Amino acid sequence: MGSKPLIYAYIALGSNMGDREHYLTEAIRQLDAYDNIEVSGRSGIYETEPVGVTDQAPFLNMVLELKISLTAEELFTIMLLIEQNLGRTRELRWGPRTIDLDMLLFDEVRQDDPQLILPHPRMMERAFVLVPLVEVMQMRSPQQAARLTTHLEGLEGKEGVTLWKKI
Ligand SMILES: Nc1ncnc2c1ncn2[C@@H]1O[C@H](COP(=O)(O)OP(=O)(O)OP(=O)(O)O)[C@@H](O)[C@H]1O
Ligand SMILES: Nc1nc2c(c(=O)[nH]1)N=C(CO)CN2
Repeated sequence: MGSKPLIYAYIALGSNMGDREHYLTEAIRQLDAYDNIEVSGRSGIYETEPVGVTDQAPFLNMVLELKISLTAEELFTIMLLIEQNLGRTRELRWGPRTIDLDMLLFDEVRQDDPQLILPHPRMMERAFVLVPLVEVMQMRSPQQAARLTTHLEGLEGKEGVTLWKKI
């Protein structure tokens, strides 16, 4: 990692198969085990209705803040590796998964590379992402958190934005 600057990234975790809480905890542990990744913030865990493919089990969702000295691509490679370690398969888009790791924000980076679009292209439509993101962002970026809260209020009543509960 050497002289790379320290930056903040926000990632979303989701699980709706097997021992969901175990998969979330294990993904956090594996991220934190890297020398150049510090899990510097975490939201609560939310149980949420499945969005997209609705005929599947409820999810547990949460968001992490990471303090890192990696490029976005390096972090993404680690995220894919952890998904593999935890038995993630890609049978159906938006279908059931042991663990899903999505990169929401990487510092101020904006990019259109289809492999890694930043900010995440669907995050602004997803209450299961925005609610925990606002929670974890409150400390470091209160203004950005306030903007996201306003956006979230605009989504109220729309299909697929219902959260069940914080557990
Ligand atoms: N910011 C990002 N975070 C995670 N994956 C991304 C991002 N931008 C683009 N992708 C690409 O999206 C593709 C689909 O990812 P994945 O299989 O996790 O989809 P999904 O979880 O079923 O649906 P969604 O992309 O809507 O969350 C992957 O090939 C990945 O490279
Ligand atoms: N509630 C909820 N629904 C989803 C989720 C998720 O993490 N939570 N992930 C999806 C694909 O990324 C599709 N639908």
